[in-house]
Amino acid sequence: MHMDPIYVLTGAFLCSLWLIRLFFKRLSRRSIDYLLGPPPGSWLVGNFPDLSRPDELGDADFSWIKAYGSTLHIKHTFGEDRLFTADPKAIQYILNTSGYNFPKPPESRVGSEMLLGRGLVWAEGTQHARQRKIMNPAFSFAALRGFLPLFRQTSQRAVNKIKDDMFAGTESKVVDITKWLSRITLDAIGEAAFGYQFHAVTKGHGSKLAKAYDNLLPEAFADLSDASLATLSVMGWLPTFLIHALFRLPVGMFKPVHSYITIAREVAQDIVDKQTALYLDGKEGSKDVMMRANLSEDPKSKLSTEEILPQMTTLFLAGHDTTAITSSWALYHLSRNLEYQRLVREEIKATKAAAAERGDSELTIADLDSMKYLLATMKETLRYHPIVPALVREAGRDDVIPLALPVKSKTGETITSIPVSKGQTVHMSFIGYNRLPEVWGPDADQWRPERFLEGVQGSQKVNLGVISNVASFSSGLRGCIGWRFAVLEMQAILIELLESFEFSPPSENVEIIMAAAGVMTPMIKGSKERRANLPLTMTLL
Ligand code: HEM
Repeated sequence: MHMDPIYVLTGAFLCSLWLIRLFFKRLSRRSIDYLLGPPPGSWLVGNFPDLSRPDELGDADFSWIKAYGSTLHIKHTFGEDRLFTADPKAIQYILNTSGYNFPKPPESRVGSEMLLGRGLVWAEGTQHARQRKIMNPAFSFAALRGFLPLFRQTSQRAVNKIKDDMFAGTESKVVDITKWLSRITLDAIGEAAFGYQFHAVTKGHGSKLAKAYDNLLPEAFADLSDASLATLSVMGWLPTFLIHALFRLPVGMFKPVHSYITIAREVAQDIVDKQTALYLDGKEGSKDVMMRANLSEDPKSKLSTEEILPQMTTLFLAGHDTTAITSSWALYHLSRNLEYQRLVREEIKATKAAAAERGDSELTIADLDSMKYLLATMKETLRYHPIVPALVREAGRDDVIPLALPVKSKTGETITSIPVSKGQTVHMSFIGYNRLPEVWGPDADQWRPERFLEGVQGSQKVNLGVISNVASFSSGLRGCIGWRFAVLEMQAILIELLESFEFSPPSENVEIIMAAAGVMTPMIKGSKERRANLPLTMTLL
């Protein structure tokens, strides 16, 4: 293709102007250079590789916090200054107190737009508030109560399928449990949110959308190549139209994302068409809250078709591997803590026996809430494994961020708050916060669910997050809308699995690491395979 040099020159000139403007804008911000921090790897990418391509997630966070305190100064691309914080009050201020005043940076919004569409994860300000209000009823207590039998049935189906497929003539088997959990959660979100059958448990990744999801995040984001790392690192310097163009390239990490989103949109459109036809025929079908919002006559509560498709792709992705991987981590720890696993199993038996005695075939939400050993397992797993280990936000105005844990400056002064200029980027380390000894006690770096039974031992208590001060579901106006759904689903899955199988480590010596693969994913150390993998020995009970 021939392109007139005048267009190329004009394009290059405009991009240079953009970069110069951005450079000076960033230079004119209030300095945070007085804060301590790690030396950058290079001026070009700063500390970005430490966070985005670590040997194991948390390596950088834990060592920096130990060396410099819970709030520090890191470098990003072209020497950009970033504030890094794991401080409870700072995170609470950004996510809760300041409302929408710390929006997502433009490059992260474009990323969510390209992966999920213009749905809830992408929206900001009043648009976000409106979408969230329309979606909230789908996650109400009444809606969740209705999902419990579905979670149980899907998990039960998986238990039967695992027994049929893997346990013919054997009592014990090493199984990659992440694969099964991913199938269970895909079936559950498809049916719970949209009445859509993926049949992932019974037919594996047979349907085209299930196939597109299979290994999507590790394939795109695990073990980033130098080219992908460089591309991600410069995104904050590019005008949004260029970021859009980059995401459309069918190469490298964009390739799997690109083919997935095309399929996800097709399937979402198909579901909308079928449900709408059923509704217009006066049949069931459109009982789902979002479908009804699509058909509403009231403009305040109406989700247009352009708005509903992104909500579907958002819920498919946000509500699937998140719970599968967190449940995998729970089983990982239970397999290494057999005595605690026994306590959970006893609790399951006792709760089911009590429900049967009162004539109930299904456990209720109150039953699940009463299972203290299981609930402590979930909370401790969420604390120890925040699958979204950090979130990045940008100050929407000049502001002052308060600290609960003062830090020392380079000159030895005590810093109790950080003034920041509009546009300052802040990296909130959930993985760092979730392991602070000041919050969780001296044994914060151990997986020990008993801490939630005894009462957490740390000296600092700031209300943060949506469950027991754990930050893993984020917090505030944009905290995870599906957190209750997730906790109930994970409890229901663990109940069915633990009732049928005992989990223990596999006999061969495999070391599991928390790999950076879009989300914190279990992988075998040293394996060349970029895929979630958690082999556990399952023994029939
Ligand atoms: C263990 C499971 C889960 C974890 C750890 C988790 C974590 C998170 C986090 C950290 C955020 C904030 C993201 C951001 O601000 O960019 C978030 C948002 C969100 N999550 Fe979850 N999530 C989980 C399960 C679910 C489930 C099951 C659903 C749906 C059924 C869901 C739907 C969403 C949605 C729609 C948002 C965007 C909320 C908003 O911006 O208002 N999540 N989640």
